[in-house]
Amino acid sequence: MRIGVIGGGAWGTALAQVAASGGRDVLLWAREGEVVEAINAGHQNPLFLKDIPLSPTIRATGDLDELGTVDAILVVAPAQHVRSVLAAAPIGSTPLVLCAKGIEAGTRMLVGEVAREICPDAPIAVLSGPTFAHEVARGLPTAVTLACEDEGLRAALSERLASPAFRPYASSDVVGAEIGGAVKNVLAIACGVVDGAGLGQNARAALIARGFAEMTRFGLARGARAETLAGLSGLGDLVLTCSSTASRNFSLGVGLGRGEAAADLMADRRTVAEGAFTAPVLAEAAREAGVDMPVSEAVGRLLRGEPVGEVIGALLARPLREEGV
Ligand SMILES: NC(=O)C1=CN([C@@H]2O[C@H](COP(=O)(O)OP(=O)(O)OC[C@H]3O[C@@H](n4cnc5c(N)ncnc54)[C@H](O)[C@@H]3O)[C@@H](O)[C@H]2O)C=CC1
Ligand SMILES: O=C(CO)COP(=O)(O)O
Repeated sequence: MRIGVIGGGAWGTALAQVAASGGRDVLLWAREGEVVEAINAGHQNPLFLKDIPLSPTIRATGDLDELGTVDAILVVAPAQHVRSVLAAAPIGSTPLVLCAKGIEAGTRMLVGEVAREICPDAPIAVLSGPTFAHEVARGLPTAVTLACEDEGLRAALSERLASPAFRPYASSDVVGAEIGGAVKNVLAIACGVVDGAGLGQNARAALIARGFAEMTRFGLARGARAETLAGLSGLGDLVLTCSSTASRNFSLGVGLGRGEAAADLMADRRTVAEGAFTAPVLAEAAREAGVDMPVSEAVGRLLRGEPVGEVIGALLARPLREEGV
């Protein structure tokens, strides 16, 4: 199975490295000419994944049409750009493995729904989990959820991507795998706020637990299975990104918690903090589904520029309630 990758950011590059293990050929499409050149000439991606030597069997291209020859494509563009890159690529019936974590603004569609609309003949899988790109690219042990309704394709993709350091766990719950990854980014911003505002570790643990409850409420309302949300792509990724400044979402939250303006924190960023785009659309989708998501709502208010003290005060002043989902 010859693998193509759409997206030469940190995660696309790390996944190309995974797919190239054992010296297999991989074709990576990158939007930036300098990334294409650096990968082909020097086997590195200094823009998005500095100081990590890449496999020489990864070849980069700036021409999406070249992906017409591969057997499966890992789609690793940011969620808000998946629609435009898929529309421009020769997908046909080539299987797509969706690796972006987010919900499309405007349509409120999960990335899988976008892919089905643009590429109706392409089988869909989702790869998601606790996966800092720089660790994966260095070959450190990592486990992911690989979700696909077609059992045969799921097994073939798992086998193709697996190595002792990269363990896909199979699932048929595509929606569940997507929702975990999209919602955890918003909750990671919230945990960063706790850190930046100096609210302590009890508060962070409380946010992870109550955040997981709201992820579960939303997921169940959208047809996800509870065990998927409690697995690698939900709780696993939530724990990772709510605990480390290596998370771009967590780091954005730290700035917000210190009282810095969202616009300043987002200006001139080359890398993506998906939660900032997901938070407003998640709040809309939750209201539409009749699901209460107070932590995600609070993140949306902070991103709109409301003062951090007021937003935290309002969250803590909510009526007491029963625990549970
Ligand atoms: N970095 C990580 O550790 C992980 C990232 N992800 C997810 O992977 C997805 C991609 O993130 P990264 O690779 O980290 O990106 P990145 O932050 O390293 O780089 C930004 C990416 O956005 C692309 N981009 C910017 N404007 C674009 C446009 N108009 N059209 C198409 N592409 C555009 C750039 O070419 C580049 O590939 C995101 O959904 C992210 O949540 C998932 C797991 C781990
Ligand atoms: O999704 C990720 C790890 O699983 C990366 O997290 P950030 O996008 O917050 O850096």
